Amino acid sequence: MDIEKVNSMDFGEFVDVFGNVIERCPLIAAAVWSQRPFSNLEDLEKHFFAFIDALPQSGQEGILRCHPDLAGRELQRGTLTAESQREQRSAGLTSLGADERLRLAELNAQYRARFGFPFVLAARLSDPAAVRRELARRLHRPPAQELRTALGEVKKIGHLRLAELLGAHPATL
Ligand SMILES: NC(=O)NC1=NC(=O)NC1=O
Repeated sequence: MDIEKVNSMDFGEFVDVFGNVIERCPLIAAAVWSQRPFSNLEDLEKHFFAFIDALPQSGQEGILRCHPDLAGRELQRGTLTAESQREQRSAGLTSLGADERLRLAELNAQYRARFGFPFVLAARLSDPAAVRRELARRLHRPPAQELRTALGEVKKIGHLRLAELLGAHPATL
Protein backbone atom coordinates (compact mmCIF):
# COMPACT_ATOMS: atom_id res chain seq x y z
CA MET A 1 0.00 0.00 0.00
CA ASP A 2 1.50 3.38 -0.95
CA ILE A 3 0.97 6.79 0.59
CA GLU A 4 -1.35 7.92 -2.23
CA LYS A 5 -3.71 5.07 -1.37
CA VAL A 6 -3.60 6.05 2.32
CA ASN A 7 -4.28 9.71 1.51
CA SER A 8 -7.27 8.73 -0.65
CA MET A 9 -9.05 6.82 2.17
CA ASP A 10 -12.25 8.22 3.58
CA PHE A 11 -12.63 8.30 7.37
CA GLY A 12 -14.31 4.90 7.69
CA GLU A 13 -11.77 3.10 5.52
CA PHE A 14 -8.84 4.75 7.28
CA VAL A 15 -10.10 3.73 10.75
CA ASP A 16 -10.95 0.23 9.47
CA VAL A 17 -7.36 -0.20 8.27
CA PHE A 18 -5.42 1.71 10.96
CA GLY A 19 -7.80 1.56 13.96
CA ASN A 20 -5.73 -1.07 15.80
CA VAL A 21 -2.24 0.23 15.08
CA ILE A 22 -2.32 1.24 18.74
CA GLU A 23 -4.00 -1.63 20.56
CA ARG A 24 -7.74 -1.02 21.08
CA CYS A 25 -7.31 2.75 20.59
CA PRO A 26 -9.17 3.51 17.32
CA LEU A 27 -9.57 7.11 18.52
CA ILE A 28 -5.91 7.70 17.64
CA ALA A 29 -6.43 6.64 14.01
CA ALA A 30 -9.66 8.70 13.94
CA ALA A 31 -7.68 11.78 15.03
CA VAL A 32 -4.70 11.12 12.74
CA TRP A 33 -7.00 10.90 9.67
CA SER A 34 -7.63 14.66 10.01
CA GLN A 35 -3.91 15.29 9.48
CA ARG A 36 -3.93 13.94 5.93
CA PRO A 37 -2.41 14.18 3.38
CA PHE A 38 0.72 12.43 4.68
CA SER A 39 3.94 13.06 2.81
CA ASN A 40 5.18 9.49 3.30
CA LEU A 41 4.89 6.45 5.57
CA GLU A 42 7.22 7.90 8.18
CA ASP A 43 5.04 11.01 8.30
CA LEU A 44 1.95 8.87 8.92
CA GLU A 45 3.69 7.05 11.77
CA LYS A 46 4.95 10.33 13.23
CA HIS A 47 1.36 11.58 13.56
CA PHE A 48 0.34 8.47 15.51
CA PHE A 49 3.22 8.99 17.91
CA ALA A 50 2.70 12.76 18.21
CA PHE A 51 -0.88 12.11 19.34
CA ILE A 52 0.37 9.82 22.13
CA ASP A 53 3.10 12.26 23.19
CA ALA A 54 0.60 15.15 23.39
CA LEU A 55 -1.75 13.29 25.76
CA PRO A 56 -1.84 14.08 29.48
CA GLN A 57 -0.41 11.32 31.69
CA SER A 58 -3.94 10.00 32.35
CA GLY A 59 -4.41 9.50 28.61
CA GLN A 60 -1.03 7.83 28.18
CA GLU A 61 -1.77 5.47 31.05
CA GLY A 62 -5.17 4.82 29.45
CA ILE A 63 -3.44 3.61 26.29
CA LEU A 64 -1.34 1.20 28.34
CA ARG A 65 -4.48 -0.08 30.09
CA CYS A 66 -5.96 -0.97 26.71
CA HIS A 67 -3.23 -3.59 26.27
CA PRO A 68 -4.00 -7.20 27.17
CA ASP A 69 -1.50 -8.93 29.46
CA LEU A 70 1.21 -11.01 27.83
CA ALA A 71 0.24 -14.69 28.27
CA GLY A 72 -2.73 -13.57 30.34
CA ARG A 73 -6.43 -14.39 30.63
CA GLU A 74 -7.34 -12.99 27.22
CA LEU A 75 -4.81 -15.26 25.57
CA GLN A 76 -6.29 -18.24 27.41
CA ARG A 77 -9.86 -17.21 26.51
CA GLY A 78 -9.05 -16.48 22.87
CA THR A 79 -10.36 -12.90 23.14
CA LEU A 80 -7.20 -11.16 21.92
CA THR A 81 -7.29 -8.93 18.84
CA ALA A 82 -5.88 -10.59 15.73
CA GLU A 83 -2.73 -8.48 15.92
CA SER A 84 -2.13 -9.25 19.58
CA GLN A 85 -2.78 -12.97 19.02
CA ARG A 86 -0.16 -13.02 16.22
CA GLU A 87 2.37 -11.08 18.28
CA GLN A 88 1.95 -13.20 21.38
CA ARG A 89 2.13 -16.40 19.35
CA SER A 90 5.30 -15.25 17.57
CA ALA A 91 6.86 -14.61 20.99
CA GLY A 92 6.12 -18.21 21.99
CA LEU A 93 3.60 -17.14 24.61
CA THR A 94 0.78 -19.36 23.35
CA SER A 95 2.64 -22.57 24.19
CA LEU A 96 3.89 -21.93 27.71
CA GLY A 97 3.83 -24.61 30.40
CA ALA A 98 1.54 -24.02 33.41
CA ASP A 99 4.47 -23.05 35.69
CA GLU A 100 5.83 -20.48 33.21
CA ARG A 101 2.36 -19.03 32.66
CA LEU A 102 1.79 -18.79 36.42
CA ARG A 103 5.18 -17.09 36.90
CA LEU A 104 4.34 -14.48 34.27
CA ALA A 105 0.88 -13.95 35.78
CA GLU A 106 2.48 -13.30 39.18
CA LEU A 107 4.98 -10.83 37.72
CA ASN A 108 2.25 -9.11 35.67
CA ALA A 109 0.14 -8.76 38.83
CA GLN A 110 3.06 -7.29 40.80
CA TYR A 111 3.82 -4.88 37.95
CA ARG A 112 0.20 -3.76 37.65
CA ALA A 113 -0.08 -3.32 41.43
CA ARG A 114 3.01 -1.09 41.43
CA PHE A 115 2.34 1.05 38.33
CA GLY A 116 -1.44 0.89 37.87
CA PHE A 117 -1.13 -0.24 34.24
CA PRO A 118 -0.11 -3.52 32.58
CA PHE A 119 3.41 -4.45 31.54
CA VAL A 120 3.73 -3.65 27.83
CA LEU A 121 6.49 -4.93 25.57
CA ALA A 122 6.72 -5.40 21.80
CA ALA A 123 6.21 -9.17 21.87
CA ARG A 124 6.95 -9.71 18.17
CA LEU A 125 10.63 -9.11 18.87
CA SER A 126 10.73 -11.22 22.00
CA ASP A 127 10.54 -14.70 23.53
CA PRO A 128 9.27 -16.07 26.90
CA ALA A 129 12.62 -15.81 28.69
CA ALA A 130 13.16 -12.24 27.50
CA VAL A 131 9.61 -11.25 28.51
CA ARG A 132 10.16 -12.62 32.01
CA ARG A 133 13.60 -10.98 32.26
CA GLU A 134 12.30 -7.59 31.08
CA LEU A 135 9.29 -7.80 33.40
CA ALA A 136 11.47 -8.58 36.43
CA ARG A 137 13.92 -5.82 35.46
CA ARG A 138 11.36 -3.08 34.80
CA LEU A 139 9.29 -3.97 37.86
CA HIS A 140 11.68 -1.95 40.07
CA ARG A 141 11.97 1.14 37.86
CA PRO A 142 10.80 4.58 39.05
CA PRO A 143 7.19 5.12 37.84
CA ALA A 144 7.96 8.18 35.67
CA GLN A 145 10.76 6.33 33.89
CA GLU A 146 8.65 3.19 33.47
CA LEU A 147 5.80 5.16 31.90
CA ARG A 148 8.23 6.43 29.26
CA THR A 149 9.64 2.95 28.65
CA ALA A 150 6.16 1.42 28.33
CA LEU A 151 5.05 4.10 25.84
CA GLY A 152 8.21 3.38 23.86
CA GLU A 153 7.07 -0.24 23.60
CA VAL A 154 3.60 0.90 22.46
CA LYS A 155 5.35 2.81 19.66
CA LYS A 156 7.47 -0.23 18.72
CA ILE A 157 4.26 -2.31 18.49
CA GLY A 158 2.65 0.47 16.42
CA HIS A 159 5.69 0.69 14.14
CA LEU A 160 5.62 -3.06 13.47
CA ARG A 161 1.85 -3.07 12.89
CA LEU A 162 2.11 -0.13 10.46
CA ALA A 163 4.97 -1.84 8.61
CA GLU A 164 2.83 -4.98 8.33
CA LEU A 165 -0.18 -3.01 7.05
CA LEU A 166 1.82 -1.00 4.53
CA GLY A 167 3.92 -3.88 3.31
CA ALA A 168 7.05 -1.94 4.26
CA HIS A 169 10.09 -3.48 5.91
CA PRO A 170 9.96 -2.46 9.60
CA ALA A 171 13.40 -0.88 9.56
CA THR A 172 12.63 1.31 6.58
CA LEU A 173 9.15 2.53 7.51
N1 LIG B 1 0.98 -6.24 27.35
C1 LIG B 1 1.53 -6.32 26.12
O1 LIG B 1 2.71 -6.02 25.92
N2 LIG B 1 0.72 -6.73 25.09
C2 LIG B 1 1.19 -6.86 23.81
N3 LIG B 1 2.43 -6.71 23.33
C3 LIG B 1 2.39 -6.97 21.97
O2 LIG B 1 3.33 -6.95 21.20
N4 LIG B 1 1.13 -7.27 21.60
C4 LIG B 1 0.34 -7.23 22.72
O3 LIG B 1 -0.87 -7.45 22.83
